[in-house]
Amino acid sequence: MKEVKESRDQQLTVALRIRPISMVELEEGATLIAHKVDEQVVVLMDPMEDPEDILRANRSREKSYVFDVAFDFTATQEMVYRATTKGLIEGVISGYNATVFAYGPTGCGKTYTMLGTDHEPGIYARTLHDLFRAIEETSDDMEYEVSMSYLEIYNEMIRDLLNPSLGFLELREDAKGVIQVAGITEVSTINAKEVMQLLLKGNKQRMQEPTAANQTSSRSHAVLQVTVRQKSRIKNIMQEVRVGRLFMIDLAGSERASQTQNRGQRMKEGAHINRSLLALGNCINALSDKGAPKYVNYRDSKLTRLLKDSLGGNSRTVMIAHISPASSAFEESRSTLTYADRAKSIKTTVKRNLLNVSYHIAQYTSIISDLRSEIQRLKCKIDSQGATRPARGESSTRGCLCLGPSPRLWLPVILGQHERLDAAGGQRGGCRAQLGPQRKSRGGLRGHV
Ligand SMILES: Nc1ncnc2c1ncn2[C@@H]1O[C@H](COP(=O)(O)OP(=O)(O)OP(=O)(O)O)[C@@H](O)[C@H]1O
Repeated sequence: MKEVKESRDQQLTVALRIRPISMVELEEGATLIAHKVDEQVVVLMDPMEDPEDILRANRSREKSYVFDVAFDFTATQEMVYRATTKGLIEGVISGYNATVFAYGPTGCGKTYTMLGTDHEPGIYARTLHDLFRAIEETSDDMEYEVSMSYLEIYNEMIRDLLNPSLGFLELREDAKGVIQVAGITEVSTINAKEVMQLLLKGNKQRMQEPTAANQTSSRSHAVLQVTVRQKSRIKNIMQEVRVGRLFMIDLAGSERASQTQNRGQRMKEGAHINRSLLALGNCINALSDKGAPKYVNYRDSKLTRLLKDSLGGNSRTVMIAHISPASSAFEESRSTLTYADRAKSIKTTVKRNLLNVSYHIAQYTSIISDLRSEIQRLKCKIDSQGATRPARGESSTRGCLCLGPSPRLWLPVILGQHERLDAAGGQRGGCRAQLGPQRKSRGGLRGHV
């Protein structure tokens, strides 16, 4: 197996979403201080600044930030998905890695963006739906295998959300430097609905507790990984396999203990969540530093080790930062906007993951068996399209060649107006095909697969 490399630098895409102001914030007398000015610009006003203060009269009370795309309370889930994630799908099914992660303080809409609700599904459901549709659309030429895993990092420990009884799992780095979770459950899936069911089941296992800032606060970082393997249906002794990995991550909220009034276990969780997020912030700082290349300490937390490729390696990465528009959230909003702004200058190096698999002679039997299944699949497709199959011994302008043992497999061939193909035999152990004289004289038959 050989890995083929072709790489390209790519800037992190950073989106900013301002959620609607909540009833609680309004009841507490908060005012709106975060506004989307245009498709890319967001303005944050400092609620503490006094417009009457003559010493600061000429200073602006507001700071503006430019992102790749900005959303406010008017944005629908579909708009957010289209502008941030939809464009990654084509790459993932053809061997590129991609990451989408939701970042921001607690209660600002990360889970809403990623998971959404039954009526307003989020990025997970929309991405999976389009991913399987893209696979379906190209499945005449390409063969796919899709698998998924779903984990959470809770108190700096990794739990398998598809099989929590496995206990805590460890991170390992393979020979190529790719971070793997040892022993994680990888489920092969065939459609978006199945993945969503597994995801919802896994989500029920996720650590979630009410805090003062959010009734259903996610206390852990949740990571959904979907792996797509693509290979051509045309068999060859050298087979190219493209492996694309898509990470979709709902981070736990960054929070101040005072705001969430956390004590005991919640306080400890907060410390661990903040340790991971602090490490993430440090990595973002180091990676976005335009000066001399800095050492990037991914090893400081499980989250940053897992996100190593997504942040500074081989991945097309989108960060969706979230803030509240309320004046009471000013400090959190300002620090989120600062990190998101820095993250814009992070560059990743994107390359297609190609594996060249050369087959050993002993594997030919399995290739032949694959080919037979493929012929069977095509036959079913032709049948379902209403194509008429010739009876045995009949001639046809569109003939079928019978191959192999029962159940008989039919390989459609393109024949000229007067060309004849008689499919003879069909007995166990192989059946013989007899070609009409004109066909033979042309030196062979063209299989149309
Ligand atoms: N864009 C939005 N439109 C409507 N409601 C929203 C939006 N964003 C967030 N909300 C609502 O705000 C509340 C908090 O959102 P959510 O749970 O997604 O926050 P979070 O950032 O994931 O918080 P935590 O980090 O604590 O898990 C939820 O009730 C959610 O439905």
